[in-house]
Amino acid sequence: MDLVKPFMDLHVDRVSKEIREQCQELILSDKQIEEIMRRLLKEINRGLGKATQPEADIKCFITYVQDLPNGKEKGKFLALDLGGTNFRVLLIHLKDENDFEMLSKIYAIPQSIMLGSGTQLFDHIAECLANFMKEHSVYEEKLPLGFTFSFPLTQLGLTKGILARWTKGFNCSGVVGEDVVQLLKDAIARRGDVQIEICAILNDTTGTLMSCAWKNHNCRIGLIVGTGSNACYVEKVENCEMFDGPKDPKKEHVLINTEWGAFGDNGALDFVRTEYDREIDHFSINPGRQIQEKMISGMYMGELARLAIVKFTRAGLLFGGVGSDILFKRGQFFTKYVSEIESDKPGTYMYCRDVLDELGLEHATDEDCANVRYICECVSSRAAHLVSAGIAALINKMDEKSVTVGVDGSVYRFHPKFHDLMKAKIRQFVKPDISFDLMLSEDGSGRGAALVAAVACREAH
Ligand SMILES: Nc1ncnc2c1ncn2[C@@H]1O[C@H](COP(=O)(O)OP(=O)(O)OP(=O)(O)O)[C@@H](O)[C@H]1O
Repeated sequence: MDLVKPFMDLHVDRVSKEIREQCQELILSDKQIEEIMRRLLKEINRGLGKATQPEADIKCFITYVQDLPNGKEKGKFLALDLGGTNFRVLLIHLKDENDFEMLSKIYAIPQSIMLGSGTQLFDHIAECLANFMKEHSVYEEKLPLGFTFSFPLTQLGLTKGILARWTKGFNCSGVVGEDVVQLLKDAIARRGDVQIEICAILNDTTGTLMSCAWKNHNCRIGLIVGTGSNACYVEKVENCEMFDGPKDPKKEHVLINTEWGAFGDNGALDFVRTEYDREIDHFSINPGRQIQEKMISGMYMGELARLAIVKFTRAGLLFGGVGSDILFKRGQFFTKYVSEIESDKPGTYMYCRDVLDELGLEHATDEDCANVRYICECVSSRAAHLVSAGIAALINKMDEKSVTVGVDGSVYRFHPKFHDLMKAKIRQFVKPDISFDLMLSEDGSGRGAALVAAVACREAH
């Protein structure tokens, strides 16, 4: 209970005793967080080891990114960003140190393509890319391209990545087990109208880390709390048994894409999962998979809150026992509602009432509002604390004196307390002699992709 109290003191008295008691299972004790850190570290080490990686929850994919930007990268680059809610094409011009220009366009990926064939998906991507190049008059140029592809990839080099599995609502046939860079090249070749040099494929966590490292040379961790949950960090090559191919003795480090969203797939988080977590998983398109992500990320947070609200409504503890059609419908309590409800000044319920009105719950009392807010706080604090457990474990593992964590994703960006909750909880669990900072990434997946491509070009030439 002590963990979430600082943000609740002004309205928590209004929360009903029953709801407080029943929400207790959503609050992680410090002891549980310590245990989560221990299990997570064990899984990370298993992911790094050759013999243990196949069974490890956390795969720790080698990204082959070994050079961080020095701020002096220059030139024009294209970037593609596929990984969640939107697909974007970007044209990035890196100029002088800390100076860049960026043009981008968002394209929708219709549900039919998200669940269609791989050929349809990559033809769609190639078409958007060609249209974008035409619109921005770079149709005739052969520009280097960085492809941010934020799904679990087994990388065999900077430009070869085999899709391990789909996540976050995608399920295109014929892509798992294939080299995604080759599928993109094939789609571009089928069109035959544009020329591209694909220099790197990366995850948005890598992009976030690179983008922050461009400005802040202490950046050693990239974190995403958006549609999904993931982190990457700088590891010693000597610890990476899965590193394939020749090693350059001058390069002692490599970025690891942990894909920690899959933590818990073998049961490691069962000791803190609740009935809401199990229900979310049961009705998802990937049951049994991405267990940690389902407890944290934007794709699920609103639904977690909704399930608790529905349970308490049915039990007569909320809204006088009277719900609404929208409330009882899956997916109708958006994660942004959690941010909005928690943005009210304690003791006031303006945003909360707006949300409840949208849900058809105009009959809510102030007590209902306080209870709904409390439920949201429990769900979002648990998410922030689970992420903090992971970040503290990584910081302690790297054991450097000062570390910046680059963070991106709408949950971190827009939730009013996520940053503060994380800062406090990480401080509690990081070794006392280590200092750390959380830095909001400015467009990691765009500029980061250009930077990985730029650094790769610099090395290749
Ligand atoms: N105001 C908000 N507060 C909290 N969460 C939000 C808010 N707005 C959107 N979200 C959630 O953020 C998620 C989208 O995250 P983001 O915008 O970072 O996109 P993304 O790039 O698709 O994510 P990822 O990087 O994980 O692939 C959605 O699940 C959405 O519910």
